[in-house]
Amino acid sequence: MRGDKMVEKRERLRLPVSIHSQIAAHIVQEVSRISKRNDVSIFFRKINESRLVPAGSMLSMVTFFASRGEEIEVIIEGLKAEKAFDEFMQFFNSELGKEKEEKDTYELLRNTSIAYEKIFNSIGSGLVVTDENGVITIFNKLAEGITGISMDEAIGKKIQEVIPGIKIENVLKTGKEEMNKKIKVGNNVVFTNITPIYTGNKIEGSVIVFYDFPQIEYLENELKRNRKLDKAFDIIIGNSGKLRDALTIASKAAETDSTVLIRGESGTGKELVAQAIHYASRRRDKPFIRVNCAAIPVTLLESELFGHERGAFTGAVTQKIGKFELADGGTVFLDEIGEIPPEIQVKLLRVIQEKEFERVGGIKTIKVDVRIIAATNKDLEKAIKEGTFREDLYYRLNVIPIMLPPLRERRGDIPLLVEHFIEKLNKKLNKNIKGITKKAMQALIHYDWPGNIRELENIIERCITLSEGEYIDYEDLPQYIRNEDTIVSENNVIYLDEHSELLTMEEYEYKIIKAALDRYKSFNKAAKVLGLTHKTVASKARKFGLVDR
Ligand SMILES: Nc1ncnc2c1ncn2[C@@H]1O[C@H](COP(=O)(O)OP(=O)(O)OP(=O)(O)O)[C@@H](O)[C@H]1O
Repeated sequence: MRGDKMVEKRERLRLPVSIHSQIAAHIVQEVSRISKRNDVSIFFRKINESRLVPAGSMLSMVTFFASRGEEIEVIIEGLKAEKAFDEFMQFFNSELGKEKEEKDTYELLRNTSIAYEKIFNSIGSGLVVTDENGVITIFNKLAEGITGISMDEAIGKKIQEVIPGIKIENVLKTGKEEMNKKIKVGNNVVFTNITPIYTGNKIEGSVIVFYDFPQIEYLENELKRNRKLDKAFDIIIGNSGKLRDALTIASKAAETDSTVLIRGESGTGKELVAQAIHYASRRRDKPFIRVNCAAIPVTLLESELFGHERGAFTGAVTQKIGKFELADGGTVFLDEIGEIPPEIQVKLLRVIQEKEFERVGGIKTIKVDVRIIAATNKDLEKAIKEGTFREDLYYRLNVIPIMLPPLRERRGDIPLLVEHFIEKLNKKLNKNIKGITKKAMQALIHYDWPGNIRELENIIERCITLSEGEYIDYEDLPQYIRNEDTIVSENNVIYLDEHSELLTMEEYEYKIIKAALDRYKSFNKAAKVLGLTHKTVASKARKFGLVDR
């Protein structure tokens, strides 16, 4: 088209309407028709800019914001530029043919926005777009899932109000993107990438992409899954790196006869791991005997472990064989080893070192071949310092230490465990629950699990028993797990239980002052309720940027 035959028509025009997205769509539609009919290209140019903007492209035109009365230049290139210009002016002068074409314009706009919505929601990450003031304009489905806030609630609000942990000011100010920042959203830890949106040299807003932390953990875990463990370890569900690392050590321990000390909070699966070690070891056909050292009265524990002779003490009317003898050739699992009294600790030390002992009240030395696996959730090092646990015994037990992570440090395993327990408990309770809703799963993932896997199992059992539908729903969960309460409390009041993360005094102060001002909207009233002076509340509010200076 270019060359000596090229015709170019240029004309300055004053806009009768502002070009916002609806008008832009209308222009794009009409310009496309004129261009096609006359085989021309049509551009708009702002008077003070050199950039030519194709008037037939929606993507270009939605960012060509120009207001009513503004002068722009229309440039038409092509052999029939004059004819095309006449047609364009006809459209232009009849107010861009607004009335006549309104229906089609809406259609075009609607189709475009539906397409955008589909694209945004099909992205596998949370997506939030803001304008240059940090006001949310787009909020996709995954962002809803990660934040627990609905799109309707989020759009139109400042991002700080919706996701307080996020800082986009720097990106909006400097135009420099910020990648892979770890932030807390509600109870959830996510990674964010924040990039500026430019039109020309101007920053018009920002795009924030979230990656859900458990999702990343889950993918990492999938990779680690390939490490092959003995099938005895199949009873232990979970692919998290920390758990897999512990199980790798456990499976190595199974190849030896060394003493193992399993540490971990209550309900983290210490007994399960002890069993797996035993059944993966050469002792698998011999007994695995568990002794809960905390559950047996001290006076009976010695005879429970080592047995007693008839008449050894009042009530010892018959001879009793102890657990060490019963487990000969197999494994003794000493649970809650931290509770064992000092006099028994000495005897235990001898069993570990010499593999021999005497029954209570007996003189005959009994030789046994047992492997000892001990477990505790107690701080044994502290007990040594306090003089309640023998240091030599500690070193004898701690030959192969295994640390089991608490559930809150392997949230990526929660979906697998839930699935496992639904299957297991459906059988036990004769029910047919098919699964769990996304919202309920999110709440389980976000909860802190002081009782670990035992607590999770109990909750699933309770839900299966009580649930009337096919799926465990959010409403079936106990009140303290539904994290809406936590989200509300995070934003408005201070929520503290023994497992909450503690903040600095200043952060608490900020929350209290903000909550009081949000509620009472007056320094005087807030001060009265908080038992402070008006002056103190005002100065703190200024310090925290809660009011203009
Ligand atoms: N990884 C796991 N996969 C499947 N079930 C598990 C897992 N870990 C623990 N459980 C289940 O959770 C419950 C508690 O586990 P276990 O008794 O082994 O914990 P523990 O650490 O020994 O607890 P405690 O210190 O209170 O004795 C059991 O019902 C066990 O089957």
